[in-house]
Amino acid sequence: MSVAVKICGLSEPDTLRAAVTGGARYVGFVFYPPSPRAVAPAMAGELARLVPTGVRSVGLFVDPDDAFLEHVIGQVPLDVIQLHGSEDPRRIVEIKARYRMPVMKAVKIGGPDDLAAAAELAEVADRLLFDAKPPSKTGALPGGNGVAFDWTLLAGRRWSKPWMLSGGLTPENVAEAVRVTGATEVDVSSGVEDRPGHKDAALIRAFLSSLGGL
Ligand SMILES: O=C(O)c1ccccc1NCC(=O)[C@H](O)[C@H](O)COP(=O)(O)O
Repeated sequence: MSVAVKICGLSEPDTLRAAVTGGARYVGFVFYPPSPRAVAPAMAGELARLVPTGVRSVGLFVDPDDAFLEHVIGQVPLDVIQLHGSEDPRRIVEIKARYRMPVMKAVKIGGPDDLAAAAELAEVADRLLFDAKPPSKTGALPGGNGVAFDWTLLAGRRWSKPWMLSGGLTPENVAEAVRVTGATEVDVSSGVEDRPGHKDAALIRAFLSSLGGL
């Protein structure tokens, strides 16, 4: 079973190239200004045009309004819209209908009770991304916090849509995370950075090669 990898929060050509040449199947661009990984749409458009066929460009949004979605999608050739805010099923359906693009909805897991929402979201979203619930400390982002959740919560579970494991993954722990959860797709941001918002090509390569044997 090969595990597909999404490297999220890319903002520079050299680390984008490291992700793509290392075998990443998805590259993520963050369109959430408070994030240290936020990239301007014009820059993201240039980066997305470097992405080869077969690798999907994911645009990451947090409770975006239509004007912002139009602003970004008009400049960036995206394959997937990732919604990482409090978007409800109605808003997901609306965005899917308006932009005719697959939607991946983040489900934030703090405990077993949070899984119930996943089943409902899976009815309307095209894919799910399971991430850790943000820490309660002030200034925590909606995602990209480098925090893992209890992977055993996903062990043995089946979902009606494709899903991705995320949250606190690193080159050192990702193989174990895949073993415990059975994930066939994983996503990482902090774990391949040498400082917040700064991707490290060597860490990207290490993360990708740590899954090489799976
Ligand atoms: O990455 C961000 O800065 C970010 C900001 C706001 C909302 C979502 C964000 N990232 C979403 C992702 O898909 C991250 O890759 C995911 O949360 C995992 O992040 P990490 O735990 O740092 O690997």
